[in-house]
Amino acid sequence: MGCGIWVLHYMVMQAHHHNHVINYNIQITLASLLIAIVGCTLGFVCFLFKKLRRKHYLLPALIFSATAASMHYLGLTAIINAGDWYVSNTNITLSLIVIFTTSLMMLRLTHLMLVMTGKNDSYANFYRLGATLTLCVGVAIMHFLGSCEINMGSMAVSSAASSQDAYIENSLAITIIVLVALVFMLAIFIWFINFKEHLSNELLKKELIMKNLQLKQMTQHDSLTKLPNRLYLQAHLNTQFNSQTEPLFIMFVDLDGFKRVNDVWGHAVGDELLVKISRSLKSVVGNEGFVARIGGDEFIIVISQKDKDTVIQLAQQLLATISDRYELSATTVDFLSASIGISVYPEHGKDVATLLKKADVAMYYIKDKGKNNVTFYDEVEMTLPC
Ligand SMILES: Nc1nc2c(ncn2[C@@H]2O[C@H](COP(=O)(O)OP(=O)(O)OP(=O)(O)O)[C@@H](O)[C@H]2O)c(=O)[nH]1
Repeated sequence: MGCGIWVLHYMVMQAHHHNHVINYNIQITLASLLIAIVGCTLGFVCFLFKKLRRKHYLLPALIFSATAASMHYLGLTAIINAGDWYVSNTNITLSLIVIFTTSLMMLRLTHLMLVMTGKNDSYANFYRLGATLTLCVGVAIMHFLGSCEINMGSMAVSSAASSQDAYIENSLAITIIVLVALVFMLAIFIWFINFKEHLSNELLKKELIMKNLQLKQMTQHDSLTKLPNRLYLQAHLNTQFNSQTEPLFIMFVDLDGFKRVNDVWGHAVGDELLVKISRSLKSVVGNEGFVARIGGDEFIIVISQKDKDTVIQLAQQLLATISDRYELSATTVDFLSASIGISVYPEHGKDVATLLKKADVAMYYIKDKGKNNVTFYDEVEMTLPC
């Protein structure tokens, strides 16, 4: 950055006095370059060391403006053939105010750029450009204010001096060109590395998000039917409990006679049937409830409902659907039924384990009583031994 400001200063100098050949004392010029590098490094170390708090812009801004001003005014004394020159106190003061204000603005924009990097890279780039432009404009204005009264016209150049000056000027021009080229090459190189790193980071980030989503899907869903699994069900019920205002009905659905399908036609056909049944259950429940598969031929359906009769109707509808004919690749299944046990939150319990256990007890009661039916836990409870 120090090199950049320095180069900018000398380019502006040449542009400002484009109709004169300006020769510089090389030692003073290099001293101004050293000041630019050391000052900018110090300024940034101070800025970053202070952990980016707004009140801490003051010291780095002072360092930056002092650096730019010393570089500028030292640069003026380096002009060999400047003739009579004079800069008024008003202009010096104004130039100092300008460079201090623009340094503050540049630091604020750099701060914003650092805050936005990684969060929103387009904004970060916008602030980065803003900080660079602000500083360039500041240096340029300071230069014009601080050198507008230099009278290059009154230069008295002897021929002997002019050949030596020409030599100095050439060496200086080459130095400047090499430095400019180096600064630009370095800037482009750093930008390229950053851009590549940014691109690969973005790709990695997207890949990571996708993999996380896939992983979440895999850990929370049943791979065969794609229905939520026991883990997802537990999380779902826990969130439901926190926001529940009306009773939650937990239906434990276990297929009757499913083993026969596996035994007679094989597991692949059994899988096909499980997928079809899962779709049927989902289509009956629709958006009214939540369907999960927690094991082999066991499903849990969660319904939020005030009215018990509506739940019984839904359970009957489920039984009818499960008893449908299933056209499978190897056979047709028309002997399936299901046993359904229901527990109610908060009546039968306030935690997932208790409610699932009670729905399971009710479901087994139906199995014992001949299957293909539905009952609530409280109806079973009375028959249980004390
Ligand atoms: N095809 C297939 N079968 C499974 C899967 N998971 C478990 N099973 C089988 O499902 C059957 C479930 O057993 P049960 O519930 O006792 O069988 P059932 O014939 O329905 O018995 P009841 O419930 O008493 O009517 C077992 O044979 C398991 O091997 C699976 O993912 N795919």
